[in-house]
Amino acid sequence: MPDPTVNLYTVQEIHAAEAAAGSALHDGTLARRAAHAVAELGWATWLRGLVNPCVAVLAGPGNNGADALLTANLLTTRGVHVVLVEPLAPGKSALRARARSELPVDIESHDRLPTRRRPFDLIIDGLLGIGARPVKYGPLAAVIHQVNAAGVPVLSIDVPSGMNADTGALSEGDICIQASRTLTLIGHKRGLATYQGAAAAGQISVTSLGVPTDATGCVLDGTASLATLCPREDATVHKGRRGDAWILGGAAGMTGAAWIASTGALATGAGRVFAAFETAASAAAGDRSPQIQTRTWAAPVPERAAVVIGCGLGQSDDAVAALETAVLHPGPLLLDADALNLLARSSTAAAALANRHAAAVLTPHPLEAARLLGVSAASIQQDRFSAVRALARRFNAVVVLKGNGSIISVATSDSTWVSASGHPILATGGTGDCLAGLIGGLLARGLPPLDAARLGTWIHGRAAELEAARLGGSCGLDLAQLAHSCARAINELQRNRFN
Ligand SMILES: NC(=O)C1=CN([C@@H]2O[C@H](COP(=O)(O)OP(=O)(O)OC[C@H]3O[C@@H](n4cnc5c(N)ncnc54)[C@H](OP(=O)(O)O)[C@@H]3O)[C@@H](O)[C@H]2O)[C@@H](O)CC1
Ligand SMILES: [K+]
Repeated sequence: MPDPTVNLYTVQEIHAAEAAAGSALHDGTLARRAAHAVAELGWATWLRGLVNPCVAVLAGPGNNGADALLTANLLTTRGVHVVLVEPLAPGKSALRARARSELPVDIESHDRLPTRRRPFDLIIDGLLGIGARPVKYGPLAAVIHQVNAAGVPVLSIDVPSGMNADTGALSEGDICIQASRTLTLIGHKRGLATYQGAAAAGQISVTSLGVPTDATGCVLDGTASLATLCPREDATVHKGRRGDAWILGGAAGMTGAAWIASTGALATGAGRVFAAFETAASAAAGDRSPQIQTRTWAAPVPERAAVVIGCGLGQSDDAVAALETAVLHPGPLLLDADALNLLARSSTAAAALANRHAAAVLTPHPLEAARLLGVSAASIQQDRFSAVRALARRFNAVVVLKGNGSIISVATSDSTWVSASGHPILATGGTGDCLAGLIGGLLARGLPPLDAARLGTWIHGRAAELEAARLGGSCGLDLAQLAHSCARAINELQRNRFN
């Protein structure tokens, strides 16, 4: 059976794979295979059955442009009316020159997207591929603006033009194509799995072009790679075996965060969930679930409980003391929210984390990550892969860098995992608390820190997708419903694995 793992590649790794395969192939073979795949996808998805379909093919100066021109040729042979858009003079690519010469001499060509009475049925984007430098101004930028405003389906070849295929980030003022679909060549690219790259690529398909690729240190986490991490249990299971989750947070005025995290922990089927608040009065307040037992920060924590500290913890001296005690906890540990902000200031807590036997899990969003590394949030986002690895090493931890395409890393290796699930519906307060509790619940159930982080992150994103589908969009998320959907997502994964 083929390995279902989806590896994510850097541009350098793609070039190496191409170089290894290329010597055995005639010049231009891969570009022709690419064009066949693009033409077939475009035809099957948008053009089949249309009367006199009309397609704009954007062809840049390099080999991405060559792919586009070869695609144009194939579409014309299927009776599609093709309009070329060539904003720049051709570069040095001999392949592009040859592909251009194979097109009919009278083919319609413009340097901008022309206005038409009948809109194009499809735009094929072959302006720039993995050889792109950032685009800010000039003729390329002008065409990209036109395309993004056109309201027409866009199929990008290899990557949405202008996007950095390694980082998935644009610098301030840079632009790229916003695609409906991207057909990426040889292997999936790291930069299309996270942040702005994932947003710009639309639905992604991969075509290998027959080029063999090795496994990399970066995996796209989906059901195939995660099913094996699901906890397996028999019918004799009882709550003692399913572990305790201990949620430590909920200072006065911020009790909601601890309740939400506790609900996330409950969704994992953890045996018992405790919410420990700053005071007994805080514990008594709020919209509590009868399934959650309450404690205060002063209560002793069972040695084997999984501790989640930070949700609504606050920044008081007592919060610092609670954190400095928690990092000495011998059982599993997760730090979120205020615990991360305090960690950035407490060398005692940082030193204790570095010396922990079992790695703690840290779940920062980009701003928390920035505080921990002493840089700006923008610089974290410019290279999320490097940032998450730096954090994991600095704190001897498993780190989940949250955001579109959350990335997970671990101190002991350079590998990274990118979660394939998620939805903008999560962009609201409290969803991070739910994730912290969810991963904490999986730690309580005995999963190793890295597995709990990967599984919890994917389940949380999958639950968001389920909620968005139920609500028909990205407004109106109810966190109790999100926790229910987390439970459904775990059950679904478990069913798929064990039934
Ligand atoms: N590798 C493979 O295995 C295979 C690769 N294939 C295809 O080749 C693609 C890679 O082709 P590529 O290397 O020619 O790079 P590409 O992205 O076309 O751009 C380079 C050109 O654009 C220019 N340019 C760049 N940025 C610019 C800017 N901001 N503004 C203006 N100009 C800019 C740049 O100019 P220069 O930097 O030289 O001045 C140069 O002329 C790849 O994505 C895939 O589609 C497949 O056919 C089969 C197998
Ligand atoms: K492209």
